Amino acid sequence: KVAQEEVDTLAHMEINSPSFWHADFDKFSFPPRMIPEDDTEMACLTMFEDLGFITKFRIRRDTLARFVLMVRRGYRNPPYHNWMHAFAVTHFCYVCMKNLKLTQYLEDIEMFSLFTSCMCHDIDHRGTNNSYQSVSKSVLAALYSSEGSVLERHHFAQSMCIVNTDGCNLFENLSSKDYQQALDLMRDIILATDLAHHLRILKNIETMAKTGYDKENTKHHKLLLCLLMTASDLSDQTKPWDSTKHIAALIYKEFFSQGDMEKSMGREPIEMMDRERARIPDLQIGFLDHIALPVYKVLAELFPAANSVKVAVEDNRRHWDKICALIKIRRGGSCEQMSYDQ
Ligand SMILES: COc1ccc(Cl)c(-c2nnc3c(C)nc4ccc(C(=O)NCC(C)C)cc4n23)c1
Ligand SMILES: [Mg+2]
Ligand SMILES: [Zn+2]
Repeated sequence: KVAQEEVDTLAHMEINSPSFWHADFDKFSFPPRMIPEDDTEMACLTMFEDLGFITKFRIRRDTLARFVLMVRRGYRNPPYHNWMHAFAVTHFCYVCMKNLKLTQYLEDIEMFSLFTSCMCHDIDHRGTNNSYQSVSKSVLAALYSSEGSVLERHHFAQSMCIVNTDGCNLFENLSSKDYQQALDLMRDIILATDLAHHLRILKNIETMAKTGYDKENTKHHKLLLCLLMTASDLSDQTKPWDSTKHIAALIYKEFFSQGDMEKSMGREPIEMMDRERARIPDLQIGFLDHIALPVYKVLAELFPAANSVKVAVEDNRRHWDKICALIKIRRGGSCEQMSYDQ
């Protein structure tokens, strides 16, 4: 599915250093979505190289090129859950590895699997959520609905298809023990991207942060990998307001399309997917309070160097509050649709 000359170009080009992209490329403040989409494969090579994975795991350059090209092609183009989302998620994970001294918490194989999982975690996403798979009786529901996390099982299955494609096996030079561990880790990490799973383990993560991380405890390794995956998956919320506002527009474009499709099937969509009923500022405040903020709060408890990220999310929440207050003043009512150019 990828042309040989594309592989050759990517495989033979000199890998750019992080500063080639931007002086702050490996900082939490850098917005990865400013990298032009056509340069993202090269930026992925930069991250693989800068994290030392190419040497440590003896990754062949042509294999790495083919893998990155195949993963990018594995994504469709819905408003939000597309390749640029995966790239932004991968970049946040890279920045965590560069700034949070994760080598003192995790094994090399765990970090390599986490980084690769970030790239693959939403492969072939259709812009609809898990419940829509069942409602629409999709093939994915037929395959996976008995186990739950339907989409996430598909993202993992698609990732394994790529790993098993000739010339794309990123793990080909690993020992058979590390090879098996890498695939098992990718499965656990990609399945952990189901928000329902995250909500189930959040208490355990918060307890771990309270009692202190124990590097000898394998359960702590697993909980930390899931936290870092979710923190990366939601990392658009850690960027400046202009970006966050734009991301919300993309997310609700995707949600409202699903709501429209549910209506055309004679079903009533949930409020957050119903363009007639959704009040975006209220919904975003709810999402930040109940989902995003607890993630970055516990991340900052475990890693004081991540405090700036938690502050950025709190800033974004304040922006949504301001918009709600403005709407109340102008409309004398609740938060309704309006253009928020604050
Ligand atoms: C980590 O996995 C996912 C999967 C899908 C999505 Cl869209 C997101 C995601 N990424 N950014 C956002 C933002 C800014 N707002 C959101 C508002 C609501 C929901 C949502 O799914 N609510 C229902 C649930 C809590 C039962 C997700 C939102 N979201 C993350
Ligand atoms: Mg997902
Ligand atoms: Zn995602």
